[in-house]
Amino acid sequence: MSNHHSPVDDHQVRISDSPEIPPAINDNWQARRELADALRRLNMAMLTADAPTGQLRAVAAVVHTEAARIEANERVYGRKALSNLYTSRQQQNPDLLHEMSPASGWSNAVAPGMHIWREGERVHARVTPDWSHEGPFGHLHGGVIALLFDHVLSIGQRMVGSIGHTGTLTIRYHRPTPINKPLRMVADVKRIEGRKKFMAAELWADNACTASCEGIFIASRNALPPASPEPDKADT
Ligand SMILES: CCCCCCCCCC(=O)SCCNC(=O)CCNC(=O)[C@H](O)C(C)(C)COP(=O)(O)OP(=O)(O)OC[C@H]1O[C@@H](n2cnc3c(N)ncnc32)[C@H](O)[C@@H]1OP(=O)(O)O
Repeated sequence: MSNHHSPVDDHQVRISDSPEIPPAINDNWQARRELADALRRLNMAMLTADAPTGQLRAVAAVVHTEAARIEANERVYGRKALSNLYTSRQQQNPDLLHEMSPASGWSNAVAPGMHIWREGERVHARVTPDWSHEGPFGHLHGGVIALLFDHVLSIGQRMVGSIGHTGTLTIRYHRPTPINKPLRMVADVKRIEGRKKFMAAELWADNACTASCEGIFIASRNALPPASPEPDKADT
């Protein structure tokens, strides 16, 4: 699997085998997770507090000042460049997708912070969207649901090889999905035809399936066929 070079083919992506979020790879990434948590808190406070205008402007000024401090460091844009930087420094590479993804990244403040893990032939996910993800009053935005499905299915592909591009997602929204409570997802591979993986997933709140999804993912022409039933262990 080491000679995969397609744009979305990343042999470093692993599927956790634990429902618990793994610790950050080092203290620097732990600090990024802490900053992402602080930013999520700030966003939630801003969206939900009946705050005076002057207070909001004062906080904005402070945040801009603090952002400038971090911006003054060397900038590295994107997972690929960051991965190359770690390699050039001979440092251990964190599982960057799980830190930086807009769906699951624990170090990405815009991500709802989903955790995905494998049990047998299925992947499971846990996520608690909040008021910042509201679509219909008090419920989850359908586009965020599509994001969650796309991501859990994308990662689920690693059970049977490499990650291909999303070709088609078909989502059925059965009922409104609540926010501010833990949601569960489950996904599996239905069949593989050539470069196409046919996947399916469900989103659950309490005991109700609120949405289900079918996805077709297209492997790169250069991708090797699955080398092992457990590629996440075989090539990392
Ligand atoms: C490092 C990993 C990190 C991953 C992070 C998470 C990623 C999350 C997933 C994504 O968000 S990916 C981004 C969203 N998707 C895209 O931007 C894909 C844009 N579309 C494309 O790049 C191409 O259209 C695509 C790669 C999907 C297909 O192009 P190809 O030139 O490889 O396909 P080709 O035309 O050779 O068709 C191959 C087969 O797939 C079928 N096919 C092609 N496009 C399809 C499509 N869109 N949906 C369903 N089937 C499709 C096509 O009919 C054919 O079937 P048959 O083999 O049976 O003839």
